[in-house]
Amino acid sequence: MTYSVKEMFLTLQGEGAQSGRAAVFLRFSGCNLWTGREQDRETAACRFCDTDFVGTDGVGGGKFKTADLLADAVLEKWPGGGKPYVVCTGGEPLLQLDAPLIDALHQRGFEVAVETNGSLPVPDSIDWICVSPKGATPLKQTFGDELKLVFPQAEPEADPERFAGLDFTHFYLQPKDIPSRPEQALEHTRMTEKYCLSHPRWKLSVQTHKLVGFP
Ligand SMILES: C[S@@+](CC[C@H](N)C(=O)[O-])C[C@H]1O[C@@H](n2cnc3c(N)ncnc32)[C@H](O)[C@@H]1O
Ligand SMILES: Nc1nc2[nH]cc(C(=O)O)c2c(=O)[nH]1
Ligand code: SF4
Ligand SMILES: [Mg+2]
Repeated sequence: MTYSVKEMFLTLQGEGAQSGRAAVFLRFSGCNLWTGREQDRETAACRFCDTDFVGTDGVGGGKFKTADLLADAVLEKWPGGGKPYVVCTGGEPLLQLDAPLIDALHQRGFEVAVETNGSLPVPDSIDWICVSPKGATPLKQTFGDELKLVFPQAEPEADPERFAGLDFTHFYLQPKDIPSRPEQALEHTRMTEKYCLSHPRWKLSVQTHKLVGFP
């Protein structure tokens, strides 16, 4: 199958339990909860996305005809040493990330992580599962390593307590960023702090890459 990749770059994981770890970010094009076009945002199932995942025109982006070709391109971004780590994101990576690509990344020594909205099941061979449920969208992936909920969300279905009993190792709340409204984003961080203080199962996930200015 041909994989459509928006961009690919080496950076530090900025969010959640693996925060601070060097990783190749493999950002797939396209999402099942938003077209990525601003004119569709208000009617989308997911309306607060902070990411451009449209097309294949980013740094390291393009169309890759086979799993081996894409895995070779990911390996080229790894500096050498340590345990090679790739974070598959998007867009919604599970529209494209399949067992042959995971196998090809494993063959090159990678530990493979996914950032998913949880609306599609994760292939068994993935090493690290981060699920970030969205509004009223039904959750198909109910176990994993971390559940990282953007907070607050408008829909009652996205109340943190609806997820607190699921089979995850870590439970994070990540303040909803609104790049055009920094004072509102700060208010979301305050609300998240307050929620974590009164519901200690939940930990705060700060998007550290945005603070420090790396991709
Ligand atoms: C851009 S998404 C791509 C992966 C997948 N589609 C998902 O939603 O999990 C990567 C992460 O960024 C989070 N995210 C997206 N927009 C955000 C925002 N405005 N503020 C905070 N986190 C956000 C998502 O919830 C997810 O955990
Ligand atoms: N540094 C960094 N960490 C991240 N963690 C999740 C990201 C994403 O967009 O999926 C992301 C990202 O875009 N950059
Ligand atoms: S599901 Fe993920 S990629 Fe899709 S619009 Fe929402 S945050 Fe963005
Ligand atoms: Mg991001």
